[in-house]
Amino acid sequence: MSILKASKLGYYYQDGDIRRFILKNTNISFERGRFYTIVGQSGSGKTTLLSLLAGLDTPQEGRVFYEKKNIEKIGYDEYRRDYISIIFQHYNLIPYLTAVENVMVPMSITDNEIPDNQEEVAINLLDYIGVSKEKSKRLVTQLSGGEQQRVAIARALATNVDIILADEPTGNLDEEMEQEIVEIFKMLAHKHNKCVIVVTHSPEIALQSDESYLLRKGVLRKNV
Ligand SMILES: Nc1ncnc2c1ncn2[C@@H]1O[C@H](COP(=O)(O)OP(=O)(O)OP(=O)(O)O)[C@@H](O)[C@H]1O
Repeated sequence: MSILKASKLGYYYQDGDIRRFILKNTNISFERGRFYTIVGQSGSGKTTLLSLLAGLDTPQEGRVFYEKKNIEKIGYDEYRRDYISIIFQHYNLIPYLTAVENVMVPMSITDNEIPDNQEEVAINLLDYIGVSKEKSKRLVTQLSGGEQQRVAIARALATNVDIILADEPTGNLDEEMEQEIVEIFKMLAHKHNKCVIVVTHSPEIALQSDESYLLRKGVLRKNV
């Protein structure tokens, strides 16, 4: 059964009397336990689609459903806080906090059930994703790009959500680091039953996903 579904999504901006569509009549559905990629040239609408799936923006046409519930009805703030996690190209970590503290931030604001020993949970999550105990106590600015992205992934897991959305998560990393991050996404989907949706320029990453979609001038189709 699909966990996330976009139905007839349309997104445009007004240019005088003309509607310039960035996304046209977009239908797509996602399941738990699968790793998806959305590829397309620069300006094709990938980030726009991800923003709509993440409830960061509202479509002018169509709807996004989380398990058949319209996310507008859930409430965008609640949806973003308790139902999904987002990973960005530039990590978006809080620079004056340590890795552990960064992972604990969403735990402190979610309504989802989190164990009392939050620090221990955060340290274990980081360790699982490949940030050692010693490094987890450092300010995130004292970690490498690959390590910072691992912290962002651990943070995305901190609220126990089923959906992980990522926008060019390896855009800042070298090839080796990119592959390590891709392996984590595969593991989250296949071992932990997460629904992982990644926007990327990379055909190599697309090839490794379970399902890939191509956006061209706002039109989405299966990438074969
Ligand atoms: N409010 C707006 N007004 C005008 N143009 C917009 C607006 N919002 C987005 N766009 C344009 O819509 C297009 C799609 O943007 P989007 O960021 O979704 O593309 P993308 O595929 O993610 O690109 P990239 O890979 O470069 O990040 C771009 O050409 C962008 O400049």
